[in-house]
Amino acid sequence: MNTLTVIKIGGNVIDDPAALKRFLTAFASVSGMKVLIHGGGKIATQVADKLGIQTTMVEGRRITDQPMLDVVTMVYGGLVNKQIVAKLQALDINAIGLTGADGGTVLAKKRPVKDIDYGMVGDIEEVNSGQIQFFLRQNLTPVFAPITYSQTGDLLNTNADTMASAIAVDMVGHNAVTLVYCFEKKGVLADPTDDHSVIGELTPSLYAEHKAAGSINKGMIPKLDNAFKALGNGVSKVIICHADEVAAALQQGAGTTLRLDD
Ligand SMILES: Nc1ncnc2c1ncn2[C@@H]1O[C@H](COP(=O)(O)OP(=O)(O)O)[C@@H](O)[C@H]1O
Ligand SMILES: CC(=O)N[C@@H](CCC(=O)OP(=O)(O)O)C(=O)O
Repeated sequence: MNTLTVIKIGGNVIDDPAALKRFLTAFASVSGMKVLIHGGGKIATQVADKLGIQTTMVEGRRITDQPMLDVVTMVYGGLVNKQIVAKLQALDINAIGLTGADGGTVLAKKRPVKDIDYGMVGDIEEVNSGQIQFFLRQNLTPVFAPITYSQTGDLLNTNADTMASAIAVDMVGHNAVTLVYCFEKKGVLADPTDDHSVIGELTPSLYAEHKAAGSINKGMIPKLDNAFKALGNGVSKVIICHADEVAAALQQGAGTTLRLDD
């Protein structure tokens, strides 16, 4: 079976041109088939701010009304996605920039209104893994923006960590899949104020302990929920590491590797 590496890069790295350049260089050096999913939440917030559109986040998810949907579509699907594709071309990676609407790759459903109305936020229904595999077989490297589409023809805003997990899980039928979440810290930290306190191996029970103690919090909680979901659904390996260390993490181990409880 072929191996596939699905890599997600977060918005704090994308927002820093030097850090993004270092990450894309490391990404280009990863051998074998690969898929990149990018965030960009920080840039979308800055652009929305310039346009006088206020950002509201609830449990790490952006409330996305129509003006905000226009912003995130332009920022993720346009600006960020195409800048990354161009930079990868310069690194000899034949990248193809996609939203979930392109090639019908990631179908979603507008999140139902319960206590909170998230607006045009999409929960993933189906990944067209055959279409993604087709791109990979053409030696193209898919680069996904965190935008999906619905059966009614709407664009929807979908969290990039969730998109990476869903794509990784659905590619399992075609390949042995490794999923890597890259961000600006060296891994999951036992003490978020100490950059050297990287947890080498994280199990669901250890995660529960850190969450209860408050040492794993904020954006790391939905990230780990998505990461463990992937591991429980056939993804061979899940790593959370610094964007600079993606190649090292895949080769000799850096960052945090997830393992299910015995
Ligand atoms: N124990 C922890 N270790 C590392 N990061 C943590 C931890 N607890 C909370 N965090 C926070 O989680 C953030 C990563 O989640 P998120 O903001 O969603 O990142 P991204 O945009 O890169 O996906 C880090 O920037 C950090 O502030
Ligand atoms: C629904 C929802 O919250 N979508 C996210 C998509 C971007 C994202 O996930 O970016 P990071 O990985 O940089 O956080 C948002 O608009 O912020």
